Amino acid sequence: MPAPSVSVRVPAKVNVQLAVGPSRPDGFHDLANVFLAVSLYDLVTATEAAGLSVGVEGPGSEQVPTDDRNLAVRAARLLAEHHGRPADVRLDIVKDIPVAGGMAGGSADAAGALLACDTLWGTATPREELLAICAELGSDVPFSLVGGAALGRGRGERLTELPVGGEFHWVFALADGGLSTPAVYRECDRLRGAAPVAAPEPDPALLGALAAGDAAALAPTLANDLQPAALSLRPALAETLAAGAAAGALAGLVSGSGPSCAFLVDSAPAAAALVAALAGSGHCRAARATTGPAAGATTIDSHA
Ligand SMILES: C[C@](O)(CO)[C@H](O)COP(=O)(O)OP(=O)(O)OC[C@H]1O[C@@H](n2ccc(N)nc2=O)[C@H](O)[C@@H]1O
Ligand SMILES: Nc1ncnc2c1ncn2[C@@H]1O[C@H](COP(=O)(O)OP(=O)(O)OP(=O)(O)O)[C@@H](O)[C@H]1O
Repeated sequence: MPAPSVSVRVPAKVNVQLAVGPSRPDGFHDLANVFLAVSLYDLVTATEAAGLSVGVEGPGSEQVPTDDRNLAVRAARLLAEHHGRPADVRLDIVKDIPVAGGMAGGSADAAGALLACDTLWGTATPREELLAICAELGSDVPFSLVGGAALGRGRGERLTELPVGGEFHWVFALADGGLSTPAVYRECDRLRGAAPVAAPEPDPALLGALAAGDAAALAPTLANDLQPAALSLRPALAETLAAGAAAGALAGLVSGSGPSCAFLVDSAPAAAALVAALAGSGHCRAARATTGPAAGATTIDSHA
């Protein structure tokens, strides 16, 4: 008999709007963060074992730590502590979400590990408690669990679900090498200098376009306050954005802290055409077509 195991699929995200407020005393920034989950997934499998270990495979996996710095390992430990039980589990992560790509890959693995361990261990943690553990692990982790579309307030961890009136088509240009999220926030502060920074607020036109499922209306409202910082640290991203625009995207922006770039298009054929154009442009490592909203962390296989 194989050991009991549970597999969970977890989506990447794009920040359709990322409004960044001033730096807080705790080093974080208050946000109006409009998250959309997209159909690019990591797979996290939790298998019964003595002790805690992790294996990671897929593109960029050599950059992912396999010790206690791994967010999925930290998630399993926190859940075990929460229930006063040993963190006995083998975690296997298959990455498709780019590492340090601004698409919440590590956060996805943390949310996936929480759900997989909770099912494997039979701990049946109430949703609110799981979300609190997610928030302790990182600002993006609650959204990775929930998926769909949501407005994140505070540092992005306080979520309100958002209505979405249809499926949006997105193409991602994936970059070689990552960008450090804290470094991008620091660069944002540096570029802003001493100028006063407005309190971050969601854009009503953007929320309306999401609710209507209207890509043409959504396109001009896409906004990312971290984009100037990501471009400052990685100037070549301007060429990637220009290549997507020239190849017919409705709009494009840097995804979160970058360096992945996200392009909105109006149909699946348009997405396929843009993938082909970007892949041959020399301005990205790879291009991927996705749709959103995608479901949050979902158990796809359970032999617990
Ligand atoms: C850029 C985004 O991906 C947009 O969704 C997130 O804001 C980043 O979320 P994350 O990767 O889960 O970030 P965390 O692990 O919580 O924080 C990493 C670091 O990013 C910076 N950080 C993060 C979130 C936030 N609201 N303000 C910040 O300044 C801080 O320097 C923090 O120490
Ligand atoms: N399971 C994991 N998967 C990926 N990276 C991890 C993981 N655990 C820890 N890390 C570390 O976290 C860093 C950031 O990786 P991640 O893929 O989460 O970035 P990101 O997608 O840019 O994050 P975000 O969009 O939430 O800011 C990596 O450089 C890696 O060292």
